[in-house]
Amino acid sequence: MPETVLQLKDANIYQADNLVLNNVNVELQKGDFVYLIGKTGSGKSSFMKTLYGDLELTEGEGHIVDFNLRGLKEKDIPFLRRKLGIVFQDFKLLPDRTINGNLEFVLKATGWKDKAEISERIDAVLNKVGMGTKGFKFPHELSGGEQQRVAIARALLNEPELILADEPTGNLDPQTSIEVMEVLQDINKNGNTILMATHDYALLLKYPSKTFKCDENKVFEVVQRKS
Ligand SMILES: Nc1ncnc2c1ncn2[C@@H]1O[C@H](COP(=O)(O)OP(=O)(O)OP(=O)(O)O)[C@@H](O)[C@H]1O
Repeated sequence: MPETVLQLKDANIYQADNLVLNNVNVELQKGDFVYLIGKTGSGKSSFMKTLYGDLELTEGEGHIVDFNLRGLKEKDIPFLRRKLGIVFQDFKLLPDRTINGNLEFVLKATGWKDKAEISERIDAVLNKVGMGTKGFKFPHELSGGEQQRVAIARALLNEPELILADEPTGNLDPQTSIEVMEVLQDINKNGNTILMATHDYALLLKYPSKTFKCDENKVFEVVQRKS
């Protein structure tokens, strides 16, 4: 039976007093790979921020994993984020520690204590993104594509029910974007659910999947024509 991991119903998304997206109806099922596209300023980031509790949902309904976005309390946000894996355009790795150190930091912050289990989990996620031999490096010693793979590994640490990727290839050249996209496709094939905001239409053509578009304050599904 399909399992709903995200459902927005008649949701209105605001930035300050500005209505950015009006009457949003979107649903994602476990195992989906869904794109969110739209021009700069069309509201993709606002949409994503609402999903991880950075923007409050004040109108309409919103359920993500097993959290109700309406009335989400400040104290619930860390628990929501533990069920999500979030990947940003600018990687957001801590510059002062190695890749292993970055991943260990997240695990310890989310309650992991056993050294052997921590080390095993770090190896497992780095291997999933093809970075198994790079754990001793510092972020600045890696290319942009490698840093983004590490960021994806970090998102996988706590076996998230949904991965939110906001322009994950936005800082990468076309070839590296494809390499990172291959990693996202692989982890989706292994059962991870992914929502990816992007304005890279070349990726959509190469890896077609269900697509929602933000335009003129609306979000609607677009159907790609087969050429
Ligand atoms: N903190 C803020 N306060 C007020 N308005 C904001 C804020 N952040 C974004 N906006 C406005 O909300 C609208 C949507 O912005 P948003 O960042 O969601 O778009 P986007 O589609 O993600 O664009 P980009 O691709 O450039 O990141 C824009 O008009 C933007 O100016």
